[in-house]
Amino acid sequence: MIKLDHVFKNFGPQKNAVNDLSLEVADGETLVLLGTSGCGKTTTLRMINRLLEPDSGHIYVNGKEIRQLAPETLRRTIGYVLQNTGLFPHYTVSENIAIVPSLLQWDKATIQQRVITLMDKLRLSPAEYANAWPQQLSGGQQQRVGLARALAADPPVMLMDEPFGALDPLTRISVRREFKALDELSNRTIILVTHDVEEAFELGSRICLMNEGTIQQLGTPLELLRRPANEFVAAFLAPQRLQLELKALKIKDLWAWLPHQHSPGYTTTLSADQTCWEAMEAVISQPILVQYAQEQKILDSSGLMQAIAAWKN
Ligand SMILES: Nc1ncnc2c1ncn2[C@@H]1O[C@H](COP(=O)(O)OP(=O)(O)OP(=O)(O)O)[C@@H](O)[C@H]1O
Repeated sequence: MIKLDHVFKNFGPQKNAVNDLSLEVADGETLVLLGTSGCGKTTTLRMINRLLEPDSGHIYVNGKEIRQLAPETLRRTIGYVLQNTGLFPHYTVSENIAIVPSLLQWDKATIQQRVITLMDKLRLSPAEYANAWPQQLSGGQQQRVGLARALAADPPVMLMDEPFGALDPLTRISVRREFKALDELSNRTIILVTHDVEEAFELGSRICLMNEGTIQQLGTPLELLRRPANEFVAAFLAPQRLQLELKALKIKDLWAWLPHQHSPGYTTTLSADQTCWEAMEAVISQPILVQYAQEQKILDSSGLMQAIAAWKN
């Protein structure tokens, strides 16, 4: 779906901002570009949208070399979300969300329906907020409007540059959870930029860890933790290693080590695709039943801890 082939970008005589970058993002995948400030994440994203042109190399979206497409044609297939939302202050919330469908000349009733659907899905009551101005909304709400605007014309590709970066830590966690659960995002191809390691581990199907314009490692969260490609990767993840492991590890990865206990009266509240972190949060209040393949097991905190310890060995 998205492919970068030996891409270089240089802003001056010094080192390259993006230095021989090659990667592929599969349909429906969320790839996170992670790395320290100035490592070339935003430059990479902007080149995919043709806000910047590479010095050399090729970029393909949906099998087409993007230089062969007019920027406007390309951008119709790409939703772009920015840290500071970029909402137009003199447009109401519904007008902001409707911008791209209006440019595409959808009929008015379809646009209105799409705006209402998205506001509902993003927990923004249309009755309360459709005619509000962006500055009357909280940071988290503005971020949701920015997301709704990017999703409005149903683009197959989403580029997201630090989408939660302007939010306070608590709002950030809750908006991130909503983001993860949002069906509107589940089948889209997403490239998300962040410098927040936890965020990368929560949201990425795969993570591309960059430093000084080059890829240090590209792999699943667990691959980066279990088989770091070099010292840089190991050192980058070291401070939060345990927490990251719990966020990368799914209940199904631990299945073989979870004790067999079963008793009637429990209802399934977690899926085996959820993370150990989510399981730990859930079992604090009571044991829970989890189904995986044809089997059911009851998870409690001690069984979970033992399984994690066994997996680590
Ligand atoms: N328009 C520009 N002109 C000159 N240099 C630039 C420009 N844009 C980016 N750079 C430089 O290119 C390098 C990569 O910048 P980029 O914004 O892609 O990094 P980043 O990883 O997104 O960083 P951050 O997380 O701080 O946003 C940096 O050294 C930056 O100073």
